[in-house]
Amino acid sequence: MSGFVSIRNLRKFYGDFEVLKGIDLEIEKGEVVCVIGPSGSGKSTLIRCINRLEDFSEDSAILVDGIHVTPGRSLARVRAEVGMVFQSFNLFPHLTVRENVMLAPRRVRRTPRAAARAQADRLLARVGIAEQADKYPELLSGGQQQRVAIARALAMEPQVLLFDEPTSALDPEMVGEVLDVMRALAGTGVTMVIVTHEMGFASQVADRVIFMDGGRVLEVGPPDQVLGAPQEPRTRNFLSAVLNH
Ligand SMILES: Nc1ncnc2c1ncn2[C@@H]1O[C@H](COP(=O)(O)OP(=O)(O)OP(=O)(O)O)[C@@H](O)[C@H]1O
Repeated sequence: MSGFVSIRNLRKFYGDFEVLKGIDLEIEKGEVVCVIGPSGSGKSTLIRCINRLEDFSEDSAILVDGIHVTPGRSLARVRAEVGMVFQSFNLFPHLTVRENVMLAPRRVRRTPRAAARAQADRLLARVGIAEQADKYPELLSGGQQQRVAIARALAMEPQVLLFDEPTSALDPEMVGEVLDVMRALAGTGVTMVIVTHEMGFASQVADRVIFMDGGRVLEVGPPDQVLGAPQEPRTRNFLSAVLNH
């Protein structure tokens, strides 16, 4: 059976270096999947392929909601359904917080200004920063900026949200507030694929955890299986290294 996000024989090269070595993965609608693994294992590259921020081999296929993620017209349809949150927030510095959230609905959807503004304010309230709406991003803390980035992604009402190490650039005291917002999103129907080093979060929130190593998926299953009783020696080594860190 094919999932809402269907990844088939995903291969990618940087020059001669094969960074993804044939990944097969089916992700169900509304599922929360956490991707873990050592640095350089290909986690970010995998999720960046899902909305084709990265090209991949011609013999590979990714489908989102039945739409092939290929260059051309279908890519715009896919990108309208897939939101992304980056490690480094990537907010537009010359726009206020509210304008950041309004931008895509205004430009892509042609949402009338008043409606886009009302939606932005609703989303900013949902991520707990309604009072920051008129500020510019540089005046916000990292945790607040990342919550704006999540609100901005939600403004397009995505079916799928990709998170690329969303808390890795944050000071430790701000990690919790961002994870809380993500925790509240899980189970609301949006499909979430999260590259993370936060094992506690993954074990609480993920429906499935994927362990990647060397461009392959070595282990996949519910958190109590992959994190609690890993089968592969490399998964065990990785977990003991990060948990004893
Ligand atoms: N643009 C690029 N050109 C060449 N090699 C790249 C490029 N981007 C990534 N790589 C290499 O591909 C491999 C996988 O990178 P990727 O960022 O997907 O790993 P990752 O598992 O997300 O690692 P991390 O946890 O450190 O972010 C790494 O060896 C990296 O050096």
